[in-house]
Amino acid sequence: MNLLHLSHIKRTYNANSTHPVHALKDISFDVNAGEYIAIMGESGAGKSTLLNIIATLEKASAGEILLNGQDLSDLTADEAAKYRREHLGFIFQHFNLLDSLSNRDNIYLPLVLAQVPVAEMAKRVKPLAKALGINKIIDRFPTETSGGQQQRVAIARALIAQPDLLLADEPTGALDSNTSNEILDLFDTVNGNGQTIIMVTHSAAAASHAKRTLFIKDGRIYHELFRGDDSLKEYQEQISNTMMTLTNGGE
Ligand SMILES: Nc1ncnc2c1ncn2[C@@H]1O[C@H](COP(=O)(O)OP(=O)(O)OP(=O)(O)O)[C@@H](O)[C@H]1O
Repeated sequence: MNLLHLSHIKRTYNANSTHPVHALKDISFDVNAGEYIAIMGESGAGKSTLLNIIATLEKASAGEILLNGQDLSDLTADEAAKYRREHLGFIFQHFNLLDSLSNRDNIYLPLVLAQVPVAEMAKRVKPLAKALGINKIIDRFPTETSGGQQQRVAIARALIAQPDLLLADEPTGALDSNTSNEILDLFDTVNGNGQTIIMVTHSAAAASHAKRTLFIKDGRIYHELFRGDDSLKEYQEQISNTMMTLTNGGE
């Protein structure tokens, strides 16, 4: 089932100046429900711009973007905020938890904003906390928990509203390699349960967990790779080789 449809997306910054920046020149792709997609590319290639447009945080200058058939290009700011709360989950490099709230209250936050009853929040958090291994630290504060634990809390916060699409921006960028692997294993489990994921990353190791990797270069899709039956190691090597070719300007 088609979940996300992007067609000829363009994004130009400073369009009316003498130096417009064509961050996205022509991006088209489709995402089916249940997919796990990594987006890679060099610094400045347009990855964050693309993620921000999918997240309804920025508007495309041209092109069509539909999620579940709904046109996202003409939402007002209020409609976009509601849309994000109801349909999207976010995971960031630096976790972005609120230090003044306990981990539990951080996880509840999207539901508080959506005015979900407390009993329903408590019911939803139980299986999530168990699956993410955060039962013991759930009533601590973020500053009392490790980076890996904070990212687990952030994953719970992203998943508790049962989003159609989970957007992750460099989710392992601030973690050591062991903790990164634990988080990536959790992403595999979450995707195995049917959650659609789009992840921007600079890490070939992280991207190798995704089933498909899109490579962006100069605002266009340069290449895509499917994991198929490859092992993590084989797929990681293919991703690294593609990144090397892309960096060296190869066609
Ligand atoms: N608000 C803005 N105003 C002007 N130019 C911008 C703005 N945001 C991004 N750009 C430019 O658009 C291009 C794409 O930037 P973007 O942040 O999407 O790249 P990226 O692939 O995410 O890079 P990185 O990996 O370094 O985060 C770059 O040339 C960047 O300088």
